[in-house]
Amino acid sequence: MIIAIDGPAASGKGTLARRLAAHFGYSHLDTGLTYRAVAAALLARGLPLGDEEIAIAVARNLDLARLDRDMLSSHEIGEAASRIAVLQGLRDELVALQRNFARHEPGAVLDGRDIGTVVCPQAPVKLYVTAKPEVRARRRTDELLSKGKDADYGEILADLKRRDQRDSNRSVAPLKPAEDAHLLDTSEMDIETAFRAAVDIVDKVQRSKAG
Ligand SMILES: Nc1ncnc2c1ncn2[C@@H]1O[C@H](COP(=O)(O)OP(=O)(O)OP(=O)(O)O)[C@@H](O)[C@H]1O
Ligand SMILES: Nc1ccn([C@@H]2O[C@H](COP(=O)(O)O)[C@@H](O)[C@H]2O)c(=O)n1
Repeated sequence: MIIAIDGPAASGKGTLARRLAAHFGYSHLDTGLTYRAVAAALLARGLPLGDEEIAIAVARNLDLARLDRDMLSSHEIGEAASRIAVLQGLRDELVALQRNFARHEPGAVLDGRDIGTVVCPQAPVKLYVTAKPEVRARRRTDELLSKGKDADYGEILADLKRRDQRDSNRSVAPLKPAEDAHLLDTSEMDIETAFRAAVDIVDKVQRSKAG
């Protein structure tokens, strides 16, 4: 069973994906980290972000088991990830890795921007998680402050909007809900309520598959 979760930046898709994976005993991949890891390697070596061949070479050396969320979480890396994510050849390379991960048994939860539309269009469960930009920016600000990091609400809101705009308007694998995705707007939901709503959706699909 594959659970595909998409949504804009800081919408809560990762939180939901981790909780669903733990609940159902599935493996989880945050595909944003694959783009971030390539971007971080390019930035660390002072390499250009627009060179597809170099980005592909870096992607070929990625080890999904070594993606470190904390090390890849900065604004700068997120912005660079969104800039390299327009490169079709790089996406092809990363999508192949992600599809391979999706074969995990008994199931896999993948979250990103194009999981339901491109990576796993056959997934029986697709969720599109969203929330108002101001709510997402407030949650991300609080998250950073709670970790003792600097966080400016205005800057974070502008960053989220800029990335959403780029991710939604690119010609390759743009951010959008799959036609058969269940929409989950969590603007007015806490984490537990969103999780329960998602579990209900997955349970319903599992029951209908069972007969
Ligand atoms: N329903 C919710 N209510 C309140 N806070 C939430 C909710 N869902 C997620 N959060 C919080 O919002 C922040 C962003 O969530 P999360 O990191 O899961 O988003 P994301 O979509 O995976 O982000 P990214 O695009 O950076 O990968 C986290 O601090 C998380 O704890
Ligand atoms: N399936 C995906 C996942 C991510 N991206 C791009 O990476 C950027 C960072 O992603 P986060 O989930 O860590 O915020 C994001 O802004 C996208 O540009 C993608 O294209 N496809």
